[in-house]
Amino acid sequence: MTTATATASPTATQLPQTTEGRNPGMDLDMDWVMRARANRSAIERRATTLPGRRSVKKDHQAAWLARAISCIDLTTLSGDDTAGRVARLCAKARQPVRPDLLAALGLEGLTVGAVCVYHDMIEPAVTALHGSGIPVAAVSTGFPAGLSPFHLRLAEIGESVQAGAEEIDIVISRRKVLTGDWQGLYDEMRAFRAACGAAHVKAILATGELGTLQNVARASLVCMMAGADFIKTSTGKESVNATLPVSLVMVRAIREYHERTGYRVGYKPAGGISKAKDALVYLSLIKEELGDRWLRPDLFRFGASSLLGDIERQLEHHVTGAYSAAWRHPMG
Ligand SMILES: O=C[C@H](O)COP(=O)(O)O
Repeated sequence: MTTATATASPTATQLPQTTEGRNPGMDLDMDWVMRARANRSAIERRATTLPGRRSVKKDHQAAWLARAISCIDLTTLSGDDTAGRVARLCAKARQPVRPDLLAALGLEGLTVGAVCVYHDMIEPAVTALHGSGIPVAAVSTGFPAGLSPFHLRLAEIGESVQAGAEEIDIVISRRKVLTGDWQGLYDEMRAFRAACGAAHVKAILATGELGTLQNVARASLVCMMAGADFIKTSTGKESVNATLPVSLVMVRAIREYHERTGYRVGYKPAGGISKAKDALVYLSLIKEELGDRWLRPDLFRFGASSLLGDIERQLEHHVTGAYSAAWRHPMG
C-alpha cells in the first residue's frame, strides 16, 4: 500500500467484521489523517500497469460492459438543460441499450445506476423515472466551485432532498484542503451529511484542484470520517478530472477505512470517462484493489455524460460479430 496509513492498518486478527449499512462516520482522527501519504512515482507505475493487459472472451466482455452500465450515474449538468432534455436522458436511463441488443445478450431489465442533474432538473427527472427504481442524484452545495455562503449550501441540500433527490453530490471547500484545515473540512462534511438525512451523500473532492496526491488521500479520509457514503473524484468541470493515479489513492483510502471501521464507502470516478475501454479499466482497478463486493451500483458509480453511447456501440459489435480481437481489457 502506498499511503502511510498502511503501516498503521490493523493486522488480520484485529480487523473488524464488515458492518452492513451506511457509513455513520467517526470522530476526526487527526493522527491518521496526518500519517496519510501518497508515493506519486509508485502510484503512477501501478496506474500504468492497469490498462490493456490481457484479452477476455467475448461473452465475458459483454457482461462487464453491462456491469459498467448498471454503475453509471447518467449525467447532464449543462446551463442549457431543459425538462425535455432531462426526460430524454431518463428514457435512456430506463432503456440504456436498444431492446434487440439487450434481448440478444440476455440483459433485459438492465438500467443505469442513477440520473444526475442540477437541482432545477430534479422534478422532471423524478417524474420521468417514476416507477423505475432509478434514483435521482442532485449536485449541490454551490456546485461546481462550492463557494456560496455556507447556510445557502445547507439549504440547497434540504431543498433537493425535498424535491425528491435520493442522492446528493456535494462539493467540498477546496481551500480547506489547500490550507490544511482538516477540522474545518470535517465539520463542513458532517453538516452536509446531516442535512442530507436519509439521502445518500457523495463527497466530490475536485481532485484536480487539490494540488497533491497526499491532499487527495487526506481529504478522502476526512470525508469518510465525517460520514460520506461515497467519495467522488471530480465535478467534470475542473481542468483535470478522474485519473487512474487519483483513483488508486482514493480506493486505497476506502480500503483502509473499511479495515479500520468495517464500513464500506463507495467510489465514483467522474469527468472525462467516455470510452468503454476506459470504463473496464476502472472496473479492473476496483476488482483488484477492493474486491468484487465493490463492483455493484451501491458501492461504485461512473459519473459520465457520454460513456453510455460508446458502451452501446461496443455491445452492438458483440451482437453483430464485429467484435475485434484487438479490443482488449484487463479482466478475466
Ligand atoms: O459527475 C459527472 C460529470 O460531470 C460528467 O462528466 P463528463 O461530462 O465528462 O462525462
